[in-house]
Amino acid sequence: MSTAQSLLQWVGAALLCVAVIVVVRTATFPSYQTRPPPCNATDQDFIPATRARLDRLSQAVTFRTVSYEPGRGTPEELRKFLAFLRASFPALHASPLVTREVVGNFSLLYRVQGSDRSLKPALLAAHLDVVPVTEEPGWEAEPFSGQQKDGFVYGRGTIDCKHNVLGQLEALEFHLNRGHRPRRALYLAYGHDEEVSGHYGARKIGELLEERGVKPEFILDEGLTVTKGVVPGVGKKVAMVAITEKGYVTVKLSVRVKGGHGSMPEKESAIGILSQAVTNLERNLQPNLWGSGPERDFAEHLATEMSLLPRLLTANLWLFTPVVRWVLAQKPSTNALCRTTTAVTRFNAGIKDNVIAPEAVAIVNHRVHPKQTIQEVLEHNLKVIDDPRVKMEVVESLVPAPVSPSGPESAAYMAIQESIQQIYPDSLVAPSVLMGNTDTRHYWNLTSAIYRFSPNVMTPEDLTRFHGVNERISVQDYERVMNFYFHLMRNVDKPLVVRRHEHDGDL
Ligand SMILES: CCCCCCCC/C=C\CCCCCCCC(=O)N[C@@H](CC(N)=O)C(=O)O
Ligand SMILES: [Zn+2]
Ligand SMILES: [Zn+2]
Repeated sequence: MSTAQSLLQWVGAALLCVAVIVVVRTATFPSYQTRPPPCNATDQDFIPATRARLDRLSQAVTFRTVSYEPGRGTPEELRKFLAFLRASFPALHASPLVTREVVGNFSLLYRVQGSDRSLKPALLAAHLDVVPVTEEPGWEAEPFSGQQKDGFVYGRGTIDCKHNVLGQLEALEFHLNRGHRPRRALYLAYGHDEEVSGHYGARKIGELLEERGVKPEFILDEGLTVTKGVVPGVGKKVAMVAITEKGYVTVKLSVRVKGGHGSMPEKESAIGILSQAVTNLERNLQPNLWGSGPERDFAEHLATEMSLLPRLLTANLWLFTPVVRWVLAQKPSTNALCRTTTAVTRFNAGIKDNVIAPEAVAIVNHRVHPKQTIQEVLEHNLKVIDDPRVKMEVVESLVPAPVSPSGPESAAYMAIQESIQQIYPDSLVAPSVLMGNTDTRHYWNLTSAIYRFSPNVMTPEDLTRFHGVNERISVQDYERVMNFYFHLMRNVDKPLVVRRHEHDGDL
């Protein structure tokens, strides 16, 4: 036998081995999906989306509680919104069990007293402010009308996240009206400037709770949602519970040149030099790190539920990680899980048509992958810009959030998962990474169990409604939101026990 023939035989044998491993792993990959526990709720335990409840959500949208910049919001609208909330939930506000505090002038902190002091409190969070409405045309209803149309409530805040504020308050009001006396204390924390980083709202709430020595069992804030048709290869609904958040670093790039008369330009302008730098950043993205951080768990939790090809890839990440990386990088929503993203959000230069701009400035907003450091992000930028005329300064930064426990070893995570499955019995639940930030950044010192999840459904078509045009929620979803919080309040109103992994007892 020639050397070439024997080499060929070896290669063939190796390929066969790999194929066998791939097939065996695909067939035997463990399922992480648990069946929803039976829900003992009766008809009387259901909060229907009545006209009054829908109207309250609609009215909430009419308050233009817009945050523009840190410290620059809409105080009068916030004041009116706070008064509206107080008037809309009379049982809760009159209850001797509930205390209400206004923190940082406009943020709200409610505490519902629990009868069992041995139980650590739960904390549900959301925010009162919204992002501005851009000039973009295409709204099918006026953005601050709260108009109800074709089974939807339209307007800013309907999915980010007045639905969570109102949904939580409706659930608590319903609970108290039925004479419920909670065992576990419950906090509701509503910041008023989350959309601009929560420096005057959630930060103050976090400091206050820390001062008071409050150590919640868990915190649940807005976050990822139930998705339909968003996760590649999975047909069922997927509820994505974020167990961490990407970090961020915002950098300012600037170029200074000599100004002068537009009729006698130098070879290169500040605008041209900066444009090149920005183009270099967009053409040479930060490295694709998919699979090296907590986003890998997300895929592995869903592997057994995927159609054949994605299942085969996900069950064999030891071999196919590069393929999965390439596939996920193709769409903005999945690319966000792959890497530190690079968004050029501002570009300013020039003052007059015939004056050479002496300075050009760009702002670049990076969302940092959990496995990358801010230093590494900056080094990458400097390397690809490769031009000493471009000055780079860090405007603001935040490291990726600590990763909260998930799975059967975390009782709080399981209580959230069970509540999701009671409302969405046909859904899969998986831990994930939030690509944006929430007010929980100010709560890191309070507990290590921080989750981010909003209980409404998003389809691929809905993704651009978030901070975009035609933000809306369906009546059915809003009903699910209220009932999710109601179920969660019931499910956590007892000692939470860690369930040992099923196989542990086999030993
Ligand atoms: C495998 C597919 C993954 C795609 C999942 C898409 C699911 C979409 C669901 C919700 C979108 C969530 C977007 C995150 C927003 C976080 C909140 C936010 O906007 N925060 C601001 C302000 C701040 N606090 O810093 C932000 O700029 O991050
Ligand atoms: Zn939000
Ligand atoms: Zn937002």
